[in-house]
Formats: sequence, C-alpha cells, structure tokens
Amino acid sequence: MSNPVYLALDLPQIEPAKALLDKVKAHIGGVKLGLEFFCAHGGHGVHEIAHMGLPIFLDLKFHDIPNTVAAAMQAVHVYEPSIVTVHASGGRAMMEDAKAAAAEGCKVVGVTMLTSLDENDLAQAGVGGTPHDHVMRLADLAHDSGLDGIVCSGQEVGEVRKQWKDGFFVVPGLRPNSNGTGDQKRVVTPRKARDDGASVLVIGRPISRADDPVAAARAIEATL
Ligand SMILES: O=C(O)c1cc(=O)[nH]c(=O)n1[C@@H]1O[C@H](COP(=O)(O)O)[C@@H](O)[C@H]1O
Repeated sequence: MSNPVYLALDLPQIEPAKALLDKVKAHIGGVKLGLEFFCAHGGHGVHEIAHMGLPIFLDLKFHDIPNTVAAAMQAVHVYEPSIVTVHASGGRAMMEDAKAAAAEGCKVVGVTMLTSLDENDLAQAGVGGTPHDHVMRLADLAHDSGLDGIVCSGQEVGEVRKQWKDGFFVVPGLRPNSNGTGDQKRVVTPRKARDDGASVLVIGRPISRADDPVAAARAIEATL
C-alpha cells in the first residue's frame, strides 16, 4: 500500500464527513468507519462514503457469541470492506467463525488492548501483567484462530511483528506531536509506528480536528 494512513471519520454529520474526506483524500490511503459513524449514518452512510472511491475499513469491533458474529460478518459483505474488526477477547471459536464468514480478500483483525487503556486499567479489570504481555497473549490467540492480524498500539507493534512476520497490523493511538493525546494512553508518532511494522495507521482527530485538515494530513504524509 502506498499510503498507510486510514482517516478515522468519526463525525456525527454526514455532509461535513464527506466534505472532510473530499478535501484530504489525496493524502490518505483509506477511510475507517467506526461505531460513531455507523450508529449515526447506518449502512446508507457507508455506501455514500464507499462511492468516494477509497478502501473502507469497517471498524464495528464485533464481540458476541460465534453464531452472532459470523452472521454479522456475512451481513457486512454488502459494504465490500477491505478490513473488519472483531475483539480478540471474544475467544477462539468466535474469531474462527468470523474469519470463515468474511468475504474473500477482506482482512479480519482482532482488537487486542484498546489504546485508551494502560496497566492500571488492566489491573482494575483483574487482568495481570503489562499491556505488552496482554497484547502478546491476544496476538497469539488471534494468530492461532486464523485471523489476518491484530489492532494494537505502536508501543507493541514492533514486538508483535517479530513474532508474526506476515501479520497485518492496524495501529491507532497515533499523535504526530505531544499535544492533545486526549483519551489515548498508549501513543506513538505515525512514523514510529510505520518504522516498527504497522500495516495501517489509523488517524482521526489529529487530522479531523486540525485547524487545517489538509495541511495536517499532508504534514503526516511527509513524515512517512
Ligand atoms: O479499532 C480501532 O480502530 C481502535 C482501536 C484502539 O485500540 N484504539 C482506537 O483509538 N481505535 C480507533 O481509532 C480511532 C482513533 O482516533 P483518534 O484518537 O482521533 O486518532 C478511533 O476511531 C478509535 O475508535
């Protein structure tokens, strides 16, 4: 892929979302439509964005019993996504069935530990060890379940890439500088994530909330 940046189009209104995408599309490689977009605009909104010509990453983070996730995976064939997310903590049978139900050529990736969490959050949930341990454990499970790759932070992607050489790794929680990490706790720069082996760089607010989104997208592209 020439440009690994997928813009997270987390916007509550469809027309501003389309206008933003139209402005920055020359400087990104794809678009990520997540829970906020899907709940606000539904399948119709996905089709409208797909018509703009960029690959679609449908980030609905499926997490349910295997039968339900497999049916949901079949239902999203209609959007022809290039990437779909499930939660790796949904377990082996769920991931196996999700991958079996995915369309040919669609990458199914397992969300390991959200980039908004740190070691304290793990401890509060009763999970021992470091984020690194937790991500590596779930990466092994996702690999053994036949997924194409995982979602993890840029702080782990280098180690995961060493273990899973042909994996497809999606990295969010990216900040081009130290300003405004917001709700993200495990952040790195886009350049570091790419150098450490990320396949896709998910970037939202550093572009969508910038005073000049085109300049922001261009500046990120120039660092890669
Ligand atoms: O699956 C994701 O895309 C995801 C996983 C994760 O661990 N952390 C994470 O931030 N994301 C998504 O990546 C995007 C990050 O947005 P920004 O923090 O605005 O760049 C959001 O759309 C999140 O839903």
